[in-house]
Amino acid sequence: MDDLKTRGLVLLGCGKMGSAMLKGWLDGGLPPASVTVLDPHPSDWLKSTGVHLNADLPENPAIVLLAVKPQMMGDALPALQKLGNGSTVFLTVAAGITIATYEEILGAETPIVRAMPNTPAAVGRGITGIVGNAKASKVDVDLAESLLQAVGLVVRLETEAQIRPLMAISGCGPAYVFHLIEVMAAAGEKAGLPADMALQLAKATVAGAGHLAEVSDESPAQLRINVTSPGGVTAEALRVLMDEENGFPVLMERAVEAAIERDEELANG
Ligand SMILES: NC(=O)C1=CN([C@@H]2O[C@H](COP(=O)(O)OP(=O)(O)OC[C@H]3O[C@@H](n4cnc5c(N)ncnc54)[C@H](OP(=O)(O)O)[C@@H]3O)[C@@H](O)[C@H]2O)C=CC1
Ligand SMILES: O=C(O)[C@@H]1CCC=N1
Repeated sequence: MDDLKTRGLVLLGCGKMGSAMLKGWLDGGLPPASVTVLDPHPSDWLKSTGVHLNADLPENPAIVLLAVKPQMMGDALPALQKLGNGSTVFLTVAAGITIATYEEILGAETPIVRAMPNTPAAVGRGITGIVGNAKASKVDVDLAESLLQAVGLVVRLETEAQIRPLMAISGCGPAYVFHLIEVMAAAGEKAGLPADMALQLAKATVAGAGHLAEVSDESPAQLRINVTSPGGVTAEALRVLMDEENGFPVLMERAVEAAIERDEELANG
């Protein structure tokens, strides 16, 4: 991390994901003076951080983090080509774009780490999958890992192909959970609760159940059974949600398949 402070970090694209991670690192003590951000429309928050904004690039940054949309990568990357084939590690969080594509643009000698984080990184509770290319040394991948560990957990993938299903679960997953909160609150309101109370109940229930699932020795299946009193009310709700034709399992499988299909499209340009 000292190397990072001295040589600097360049962040290309500071939208939802880039700012979630940057916030975690600045909160964790990374000096703003070590960070250069390139983004055409910097937010007020970004302007307030004290990082170098749309300034000249450092000579030999330790890390360049690529956090623009996959569709923008072709336009954005050439500005960084001069840092390719050197000791700068390119860490990318973009969905779809393969390591081979980065190697084509930046040079085959460029150390590249492909990562798939998620937005709970903004509160230090993210989870990120990472995989390096042949040029990424153990030190390079360790550096990327320690940077990402500052905003949550990190899992190392065995193959690049694993990043696609990981993306569809943990990368997109926060959106599935936020939607669950939305629909639980809406159903509570429809059933007679005031809207703000229904939302409070839904948020606290998802957060509490998530925490319990994480810290408990019991499996999620057992924790579900613990709620389901025989002949009680949860059993009736679960009969609907666990329906083999229309319930959560089928819906989740279809949602994950749809995310994977879109990732394939993005990969093929
Ligand atoms: N959001 C998420 O939960 C996750 C996102 N990702 C990945 O993170 C990446 C960013 O996604 P997300 O943060 O949601 O998208 P956003 O659109 O919020 O962020 C992208 C940022 O890049 C800026 N930008 C556009 N063109 C350039 C350029 N040429 N140079 C520098 N910056 C530019 C955009 O500015 P402007 O808006 O003004 O165009 C915007 O601020 C994507 O590749 C996505 O696949 C990965 C995991 C999770
Ligand atoms: O929706 C997207 O494309 C990005 C990648 C994973 C989560 N958000």
